[in-house]
Order: sequence, then C-alpha cells, then structure tokens
Amino acid sequence: MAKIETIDANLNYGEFHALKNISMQMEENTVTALIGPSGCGKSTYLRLFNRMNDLIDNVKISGQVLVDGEDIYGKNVSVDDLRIKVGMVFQKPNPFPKSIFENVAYGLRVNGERNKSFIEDKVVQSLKQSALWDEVSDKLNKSAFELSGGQQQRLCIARALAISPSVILMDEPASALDPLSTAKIEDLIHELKKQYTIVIVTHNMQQASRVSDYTAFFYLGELVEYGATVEIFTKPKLKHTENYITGRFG
Ligand SMILES: Nc1ncnc2c1ncn2[C@@H]1O[C@H](COP(=O)(O)OP(=O)(O)OP(=O)(O)O)[C@@H](O)[C@H]1O
Repeated sequence: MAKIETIDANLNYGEFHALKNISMQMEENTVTALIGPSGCGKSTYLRLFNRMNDLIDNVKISGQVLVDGEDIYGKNVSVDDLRIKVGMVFQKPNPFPKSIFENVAYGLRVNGERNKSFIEDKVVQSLKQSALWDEVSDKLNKSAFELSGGQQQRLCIARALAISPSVILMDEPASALDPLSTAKIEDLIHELKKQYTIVIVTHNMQQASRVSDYTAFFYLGELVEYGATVEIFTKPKLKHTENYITGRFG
C-alpha cells in the first residue's frame, strides 16, 4: 500500500482551479520532490496532505487523499491526529519565541505529555536526529532566536520530529539558507528518509536531483510527469519536462 495517495484530487480557490485531477502514489521511506514553475500548485498539493488548505476561505476539494490507506478528508478524521502523523517544515525557519528546549518540547506539551523524563529524552533524540544536538547541547535554555538561520531550520525539523510523525512535508526548506546550511538540510533529508516519508517542494533542480527518489513535475495545476528522479532528470518522457528541468522556462 502507498504511504500517500491522491486519486483525482482537485482543488479550487473560489473560481480558480488550482489542482486538476491529480492522481499520484508515494511509497513509504522515499523522498518525493514536487517541481514546477511558480504558481503551478506545488504548495497547494503539499498542503492537501495535512489539510492546511482547510484554513483558507473558499477552498473546495474533491477526489481522495489517502494516508496509510485512510481518506484524510473523511468524516471521522481528527485533523489534530492527522497533523501529528503528518508534520510540516516551512520555507522560512519559524521557531517560537521560546528556548531551544521548549521549541522542541512544544508539540509534546500541547498534546498533553506531562512526563518530564519522556519529554527530555524526546527533545534530545529529536535534536540528534535533526543533526543539531552537537551545536546546542550546552545552551538548551537559550532563546531559539540566538541560533543562525540554518540552525533554526534544523530546530524546526526537530520540533516536527518530536511528536513522532511518519510523514514530513517540506515546503522549500532550504530556500532561505546559505549553501552550507542547505547542504546540511539535504544530508539530513537523506538520513530522515530511513524512518520517514518525505515530500519536498523545491525550486532548485539540483536539490531535487540530489535529495529525491521520485520527482513530480507540475504545470498550471496539472501533474505533467511523475517518475523516478533519475529518469525524470536523464530521460524525461515529455519535451515539456525536459524544457523545464534544463531551465528553458520557469
Ligand atoms: N489562498 C489562496 N487564495 C487564492 N489563490 C491562491 C491561494 N493560494 C494559492 N493560490 C493560487 O493557486 C495557484 C497555486 O499556488 P501554489 O502556492 O500552490 O503554487 P506553487 O507552485 O507552490 O508556487 P510557488 O513556487 O511560487 O510557491 C497560484 O496561481 C496561486 O496564486
């Protein structure tokens, strides 16, 4: 069974048809990159998987979005539970105005966790998993704002990991970072896919080819081509895809 699947997914912002009949399957423990020119629907598609589009007025969604085989738009689905299972990391690092420790502990506390040693263990584990531990272990009580942008983004990844998701959505997670921090995030994605299923939106073709197993090319709300990243980048089936990945437009 696919970890994530959409069947004829459509999304309208009012009159505007932003996603058109998108059918796609993503396997567990893989990284899927969503690529395409600005405004083609990549972020909208990503946000289907944790129901972030629900927060926007006038959105109409049809078709099915399945996570672990369950229709996440079904009547009995708890959006809170869904967002525990499907974590998200945004383009700009967005730590809370709290200490490094409390940023990572936040989701656990919100979910009612009271066991102090469990929280401590989880915070340490998440910071190690996000490759930040060595840089912050001696200043856990300092403000998260004292970290560099790249460190803040790894902190946000740690925050997402702390509540034990199985899917991580990343919307251009490195676009605000310098090359060194970007390389760290890319290394991290490689590590994380052993345990998580990752879907990443990126404008950076090199990044898509470096980090992903599968690539989906979107254009004007449609899924143009989807396949193994090596195939998409070395012998795409469609001229349209080739033109995009070789930088002829977009
Ligand atoms: N809240 C909204 N209300 C109305 N239209 C929206 C909204 N969000 C996005 N859109 C429109 O839907 C289309 C797809 O937007 P989306 O952000 O998903 O594209 P994208 O491919 O992620 O773009 P980018 O690469 O620039 O982030 C765009 O035409 C955008 O203007």
